[in-house]
Amino acid sequence: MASEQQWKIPPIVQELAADVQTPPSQYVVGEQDRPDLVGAVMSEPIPLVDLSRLSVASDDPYPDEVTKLRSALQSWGLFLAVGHGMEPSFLAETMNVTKGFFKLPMEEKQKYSNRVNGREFKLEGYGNDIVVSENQTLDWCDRFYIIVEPESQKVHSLWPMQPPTFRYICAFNLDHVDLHRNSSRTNKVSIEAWQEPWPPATRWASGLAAEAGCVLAGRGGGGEVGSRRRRGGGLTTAALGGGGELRARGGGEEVGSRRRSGGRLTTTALGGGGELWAHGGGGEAGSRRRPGGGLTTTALVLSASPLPRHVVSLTDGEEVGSNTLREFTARCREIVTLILANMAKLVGLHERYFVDMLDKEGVTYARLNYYPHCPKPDRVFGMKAHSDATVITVVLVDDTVSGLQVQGGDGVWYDVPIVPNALLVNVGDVMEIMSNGLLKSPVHRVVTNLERERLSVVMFYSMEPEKEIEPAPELVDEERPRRYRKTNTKDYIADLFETLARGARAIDRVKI
Ligand SMILES: O=C(O)CCC(=O)C(=O)O
Ligand SMILES: [Fe+2]
Repeated sequence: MASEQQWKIPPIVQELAADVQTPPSQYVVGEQDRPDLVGAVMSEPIPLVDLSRLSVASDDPYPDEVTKLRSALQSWGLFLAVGHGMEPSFLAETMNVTKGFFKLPMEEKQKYSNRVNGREFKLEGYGNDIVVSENQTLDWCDRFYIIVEPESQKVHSLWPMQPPTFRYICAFNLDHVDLHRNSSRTNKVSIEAWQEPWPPATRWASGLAAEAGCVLAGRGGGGEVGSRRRRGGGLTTAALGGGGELRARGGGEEVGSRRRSGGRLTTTALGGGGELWAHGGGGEAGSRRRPGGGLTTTALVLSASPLPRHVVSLTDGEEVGSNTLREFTARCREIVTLILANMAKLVGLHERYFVDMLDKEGVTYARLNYYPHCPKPDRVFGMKAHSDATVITVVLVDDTVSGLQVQGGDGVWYDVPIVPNALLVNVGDVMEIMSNGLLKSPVHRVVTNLERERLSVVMFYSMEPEKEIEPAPELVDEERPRRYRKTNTKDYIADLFETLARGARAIDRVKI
């Protein structure tokens, strides 16, 4: 009967927090397990690793940085990454969009619910984590979980339409458009666009993925150019693969541009009636809007160099998701590739070992966490102690409220310090297994705050579901025998939530 199963459908914590002075018993942890709200202070703080000083070259120009990385991973299994190339304003925007989502009316958020027919849980979507047993202690946290990579796995209908900067609306995939009639190359072009709520007829073009040689030209249709209705101004950012080129003209005037390694990142402000030209040099391109920025187009003209031109009319398309989260995904992917290469080198593997394990079919999940304020923070957890079932995890943590704690080798819980604009990177269980225990997946947890809410944006990097997980043969020998049994991602995650609910660790099941 429905009432007997009531425990399976806990309330949204945000609503609970607005309502109660005492957390319901399902959230309250046993006395012996209660959190210390203030964790111990690390005697050796977690090193800040400057990613711009890490390289994959065999003779590292900054050996000290590699030493810091090694020391952080050995002591804590995590580190704080700086020099990641993401601007503070972009990180703030990512956080704001996340917050904006959780602040939407419940009715709007429920459109993305992770419940099927209001009852059964699915992994993706908005709500609570799955409740598998009546005795499970629940976390004081709401979350939104979504696949962000690869493109083929994305569930477009789950990508929020609000807040406005959170999504694209239209995607146009023009596979094998014959852009290069005079060349033997086949091109795959995709243009993404989104529609602003204002004015309704305006179409926005945001980016393109083009194989070498494609040219995208977007033209302001004579109307206003610029987002958020700022007159005479717009700003678009497109990241193009190596050799790419973006040119924009605002009412005859080029307003600004800058470059980035591994291609070009050009930022251009357009005035009314502006024109955008982007030339994909072989890589993916993406773009995002900034406050007061945007590029409006009423028509896109695709052309090879020289002609013919193809006019694409942006009148239909499918929802494809978030603008900001998409860019965050792309930027995180860049740093993850660099970090994984360095981790592989640190344990004596070929630099592509872990990168190849993730390969194209690897799935990246974003988990947006919202921890409302809690009337009794000393009795509940925002998130119970766990380690991540990933290869690697990247976290954008709230820089206004602390709460994340990591367990040291001594069993003591330490506060992970807040370092504004740094990203937290931690080893996951799969990496621990593949490295035959040389790299350890840290146990961590989140405590809540009496007065303040807290947010985090977590990127989980996972291997393709069928792929086997086992220690790299190069890291197994007589001195260091195999420490973990073979498993695969699908099986590993299958009963993860049940394991978590029991307060156990999935990795213990495969330890030899
Ligand atoms: O909120 C945080 O800082 C960390 C969250 C976390 O550990 C997770 O989502 O796995
Ligand atoms: Fe975690």
